[in-house]
Amino acid sequence: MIKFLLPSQLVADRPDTPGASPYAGALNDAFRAAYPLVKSAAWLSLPISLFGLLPSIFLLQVYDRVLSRSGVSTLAALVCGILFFLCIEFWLRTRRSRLLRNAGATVDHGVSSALLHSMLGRPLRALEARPASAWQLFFRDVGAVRGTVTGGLAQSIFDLPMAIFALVVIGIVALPVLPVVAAFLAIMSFLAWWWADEVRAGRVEEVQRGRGLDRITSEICHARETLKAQSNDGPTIDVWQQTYNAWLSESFGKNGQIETARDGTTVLLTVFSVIVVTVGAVSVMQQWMTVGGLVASNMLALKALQPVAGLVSNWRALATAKEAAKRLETVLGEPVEKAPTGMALPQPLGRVTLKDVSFSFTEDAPQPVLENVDLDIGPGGLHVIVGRNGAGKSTLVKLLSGLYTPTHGVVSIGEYDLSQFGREELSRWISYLSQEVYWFGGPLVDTMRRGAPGQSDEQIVAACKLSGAHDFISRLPDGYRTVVGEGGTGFSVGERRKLALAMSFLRKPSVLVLDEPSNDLDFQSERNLLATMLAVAKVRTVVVVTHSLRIVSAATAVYHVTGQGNVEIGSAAVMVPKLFGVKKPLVALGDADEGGGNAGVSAASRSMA
Ligand SMILES: Nc1ncnc2c1ncn2[C@@H]1O[C@H](COP(=O)(O)OP(=O)(O)OP(=O)(O)O)[C@@H](O)[C@H]1O
Repeated sequence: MIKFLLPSQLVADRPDTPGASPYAGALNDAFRAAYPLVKSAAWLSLPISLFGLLPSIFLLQVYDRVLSRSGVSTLAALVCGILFFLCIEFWLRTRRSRLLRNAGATVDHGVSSALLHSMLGRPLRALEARPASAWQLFFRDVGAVRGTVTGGLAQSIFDLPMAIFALVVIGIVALPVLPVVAAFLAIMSFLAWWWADEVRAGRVEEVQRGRGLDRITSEICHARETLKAQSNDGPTIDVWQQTYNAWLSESFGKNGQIETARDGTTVLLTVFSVIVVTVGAVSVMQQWMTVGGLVASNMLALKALQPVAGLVSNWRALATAKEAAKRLETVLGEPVEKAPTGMALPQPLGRVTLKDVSFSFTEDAPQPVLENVDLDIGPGGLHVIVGRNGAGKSTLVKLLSGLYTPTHGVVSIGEYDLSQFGREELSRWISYLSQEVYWFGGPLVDTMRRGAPGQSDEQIVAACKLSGAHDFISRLPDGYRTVVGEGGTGFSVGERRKLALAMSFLRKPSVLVLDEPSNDLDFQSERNLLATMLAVAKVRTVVVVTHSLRIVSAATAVYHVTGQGNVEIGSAAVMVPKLFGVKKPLVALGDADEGGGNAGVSAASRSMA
């Protein structure tokens, strides 16, 4: 029965489709893992339903045997008996609730974990296509699906056998009332089914509006500081208000229907009770049944109807869960990146080549961001990528980091085509530091270790010295154990960038790709960073996107992304005058200790070797 009512994505076995996402069947897998628990809970429901009949039988005995014969000792025995069975019923109910809770946790754990892996395992382009708030809502959907196994709906379904047992007992003790109860049961079942359809109609619209509201609320929360600083929250509040009003009117109408259904059920139950008592009273007067039979049948009739009434009030939760399951099935079925090859290949030297590479964000883009680009970068050296805003620099470095897949052509590291590797393997060889850095909250050193597991304290300190982070960390009262706030609050933007740089150094990749690393750095820090990059470039390939004349001047090679799809290549001596309008580069090539303020860079850079 529960399988019939639950979302089909949970209960229906999925055929293994070759090439499908490994997480496509996560809902069904999670439910299958939880099913033995659900089944045990269903079995427990049989004795619970039987025990549920005892109070009515107790009443029947009290009216027919105790009151008519003043049987005090019978009453005492009945009370003891009923208390004993109620204790057992209580124990069975707590056991059933625990089983259902565990089943819910199993479903939740299985689906949430698959969702997280699926989110982090998909290509960067796919991640960029969906906002963070949409992902948060998917995680909330998991809760709605879990609710079908643990919530009131499951309880109502499990209590359905009680309806049958109650009908049987009514047939025995109050036969004249049985047709009335059976008729009402049929009416209530029909109403439950009919309301289910009513509830479902228009739900999609309401849910979509609700999700739209959640999304805009989440964005406003993220942008709260910007809105405050710019003091332009008026128009934003207007947009939020409009979205809110649209959702409210939709939800108001839907809630109205649901409340009518619920109120109608309550009134119907009362009407039903009145009819049962009336029919019962007539039957007692005609001596077709006893007074005890009348009282007991009244109670039993409500027991028979309660699970069906419970289903009516839980349709909304079921409709929500079914839509949530549908959304989760779609998102979990979306493709993820390749699994690791599992081959322990020797670390390549750090030569990256692009062969006839083209890339467009969309199929119908008027012009590709990059078109038929050939590049040969490294091994070793400081390779600087320049170009105007929006020319395609970040796109280029994402391609050569394996984060984007070329629309056409091949990107390789050493002799290996990047497309054969999973992200986890590639990130050991090519470390990419993006323009915007997010720093996780918690003790500083723990976050660093999580990003580069197995690193010793000495290695962490060496990486921080290399990035320039050691200076400000060692001045903090708690040093490397300082607890950082969410997103890195407590540190300046420049300090966060230095921390992120340290993480990149810690991974000891063959190729270090840094997207505008000198953004937010002060003059001296930029000089120190340049010295560090030049030192690291002696043992690794360093690729840097920058607008800094100082860094471009020190480059082994300069790659100018023109914005017309092609890339011009030249030495700093040639490219600096051409691109920056100055006569010659600022510093001599290979001047690793330029600025002189970064003592220990050479020593620390050896730790990268
Ligand atoms: N996720 C995306 N979807 C669609 N178009 C994008 C996306 N990211 C970037 N673009 C577009 O691709 C082009 C290149 O963007 P890219 O980020 O590579 O530029 P950039 O040279 O790094 O610019 P900047 O110096 O401002 O960082 C731009 O026109 C940009 O609008």
